[in-house]
Amino acid sequence: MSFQTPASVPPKRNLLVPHKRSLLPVNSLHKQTTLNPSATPAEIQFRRPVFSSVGEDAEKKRQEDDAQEQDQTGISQRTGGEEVVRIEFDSSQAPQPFLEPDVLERIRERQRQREKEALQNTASRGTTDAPGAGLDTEREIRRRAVQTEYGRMAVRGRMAVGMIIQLRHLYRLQLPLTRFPLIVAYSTKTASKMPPRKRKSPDSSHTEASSSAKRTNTSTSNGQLQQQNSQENDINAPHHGAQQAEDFGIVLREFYPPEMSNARCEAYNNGTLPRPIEVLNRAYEETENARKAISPQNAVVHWFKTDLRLKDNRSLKVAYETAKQNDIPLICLYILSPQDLTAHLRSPARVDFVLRNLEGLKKGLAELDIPLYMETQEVRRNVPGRVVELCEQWGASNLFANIEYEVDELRREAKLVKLCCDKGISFEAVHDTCVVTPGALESQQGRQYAVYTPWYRSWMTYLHGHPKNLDVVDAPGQNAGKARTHFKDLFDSEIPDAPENKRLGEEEKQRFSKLYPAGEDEAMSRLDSFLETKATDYGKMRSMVSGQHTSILSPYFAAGVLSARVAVAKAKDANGGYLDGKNAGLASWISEVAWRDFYRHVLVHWPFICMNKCFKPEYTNVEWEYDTDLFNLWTQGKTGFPIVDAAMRQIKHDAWIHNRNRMIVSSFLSKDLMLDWRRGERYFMEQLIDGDFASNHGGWGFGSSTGVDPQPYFRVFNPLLQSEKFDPDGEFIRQWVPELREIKDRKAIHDPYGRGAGAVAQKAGYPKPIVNHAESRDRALKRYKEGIARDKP
Ligand SMILES: Cc1cc2nc3c(=O)[nH]c(=O)nc-3n(C[C@H](O)[C@H](O)[C@H](O)COP(=O)(O)OP(=O)(O)OC[C@H]3O[C@@H](n4cnc5c(N)ncnc54)[C@H](O)[C@@H]3O)c2cc1C
Repeated sequence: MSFQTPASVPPKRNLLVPHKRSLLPVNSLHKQTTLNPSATPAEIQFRRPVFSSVGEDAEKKRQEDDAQEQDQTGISQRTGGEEVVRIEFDSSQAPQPFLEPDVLERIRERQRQREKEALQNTASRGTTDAPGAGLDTEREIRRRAVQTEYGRMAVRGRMAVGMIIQLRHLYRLQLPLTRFPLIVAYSTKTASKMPPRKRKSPDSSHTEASSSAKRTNTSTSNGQLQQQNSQENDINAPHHGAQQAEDFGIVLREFYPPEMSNARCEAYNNGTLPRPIEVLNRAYEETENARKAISPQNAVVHWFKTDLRLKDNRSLKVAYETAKQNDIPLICLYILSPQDLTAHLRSPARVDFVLRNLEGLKKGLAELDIPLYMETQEVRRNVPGRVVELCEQWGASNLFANIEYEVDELRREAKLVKLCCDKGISFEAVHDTCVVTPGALESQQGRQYAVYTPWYRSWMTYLHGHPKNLDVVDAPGQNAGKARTHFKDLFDSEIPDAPENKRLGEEEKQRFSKLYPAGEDEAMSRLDSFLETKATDYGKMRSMVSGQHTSILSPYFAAGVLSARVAVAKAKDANGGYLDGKNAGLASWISEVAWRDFYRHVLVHWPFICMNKCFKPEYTNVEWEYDTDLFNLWTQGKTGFPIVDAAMRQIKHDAWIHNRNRMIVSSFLSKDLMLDWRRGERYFMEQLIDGDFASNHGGWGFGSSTGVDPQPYFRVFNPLLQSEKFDPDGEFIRQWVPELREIKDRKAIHDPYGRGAGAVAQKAGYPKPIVNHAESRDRALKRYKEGIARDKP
């Protein structure tokens, strides 16, 4: 493995040029102690990935991939024939994605092309702000056309011509000519009576579940529907279901606009609206020269967000090296914004976990003479301004942070780049959280993958080709400069209090501290112990819900206490240097950690999923139920489906549940109860200690069949079969549903009322099933089918 040494080393201040290939002044950094001193220092590339539009081809590709039905937990295993890649560490490595120049150039070229096309589209439509701007796909044009009389005539004309062509074909096949006039008459009649697309009224046959939903579902007249349709072509108008989404607590209007139309999602896909990552890239491009001209002053700042660790923290490492090079102190910063916590649905358990980790972080940094300054900023809009203010106060002209890929965060960072630049501060956002940086992988057609299996193959190939991506950077060393003298007060900074709406009770605090002790050392020892004792059986056991067969490292990944790189690198080591193949359990675990990357890649490319839409926007047209009583039964674990109830009770108690159970309960909410799955998505975020937008949304997309991976809507989880398969003895159910503990029969426990244990269950106060699974399934299939068809021309 060899790495190019830069042909020419740029001047020292060229340390951080983010969006063009640029170089760290490697010479000055080589003196670091390296874990592998023999490793050749690599060329450092700062690059921000550029994304290409996907459009309709992706849909086609997705449908093709749908053929390979894939269980989210069951990726196909490839074995043998893999090159063994040795991990090399070099602490002088820049914390950046490592992309081949030709890949980079290809991506850039597509970006230029895309921008050109977007510009042309805009010019031909007048202004992007005009209603309907961006609706240039054939489908949208056809949809609009049928709204006018001329359009309808044209469509009917086309249908008639199509029919004649088909009939000519039939004629050639020697179908009896007598049928010809009949068919023409039928088709003409049908075409002339073609009704406007209609939203079906609630299914009256399913009275049990939909009674109160009927009260909330608005009935719509044809006129209203036409208005809805034209509204939905307007990228600035809300979706027709926006009010319901707001009333049901899905869209938090305190912070966000009403749910957007599906056309607006399409505008992100076709480049009419820029993706937030593109906005950030542009901010970097526009400020490049100005930032380059900035030289370090009195201090360097690293801003901690969801990267609460010292080891393998790329932004922290560059910040430290910059400070050290210039012999000035490094200051660390953490800002808690209660508004952000509410807007981003952070659970009290996760807030508490973050605060506990800050304690350890503060201590660890202080041992290195690095202060960690922490404060609370109530209003989230003020955070960027406050960061700039603090940098000015400290005389810091270099600010670093790892990139968070959620929409609000990318937009905030884009704003901050400019804000900083205006004040003579260079702000550098670093790719860190993924093993492979979003945007680095693309299909042969140059598109972002929407299906896990081909994406995973590409992820694996990429890592084989770029083993340095698994290089782990070490923790910072002793602080340079005189931090203890110049910034003495900052060492006394207190851990912020949890805001009132995120505060835990004393018993809960103790419970979570026991279940998930804070700190990098804890994360590392959990990882080591899992790799030593459980990982080799992971492939076979990972879906079993009783006992512990998974790592339970998700809280540590979510808060950034453990880096995914470290986890994968260590698992690879444990697997004798293999990333895939060899031990099926270890390879399978690596592939699960890859899911985390996958969902982040998806988020960056389809940012509207972070705005209360789903990957397949047409699925927001499905007629959901908005029944609060049903929703509450689900959250309380009182649905009468033992496996569902056990899982929902565990989530309340542990703020964590097993992946299999997450799939079961999400499918149950969206398909058996037909409740709008986004409310479940929110509930999970507000409960889970590992609540992480990309993974949670991805999981819910899978459970409700509205997401990226092919889990077709007609594959409905049967809670009873799932229960029997993954909790065969009912141990998990007995643990969490005390009412059923007396049922010793391993069959009856899964369905007490249906298998002869009803009397015991009833006596103990366990409810009967609130829905009939077979009926619910039929209703779901019908609703999904109708909803998806609604948008079709
Ligand atoms: C409806 C639903 C909601 C989910 N919400 C979240 C969430 O908010 N936060 C979260 O981290 N995970 C979420 N997941 C994914 C998965 O359930 C958890 O990551 C996993 O259960 C965590 O347990 P573990 O650490 O023991 O995982 P292990 O099985 O030990 O896996 C190791 C790590 O790989 C990653 N991982 C494993 N499976 C997945 C997956 N399917 N998707 C993404 N990453 C995965 C996680 O980081 C996990 O810690 C969700 C899944 C579903 C179906």
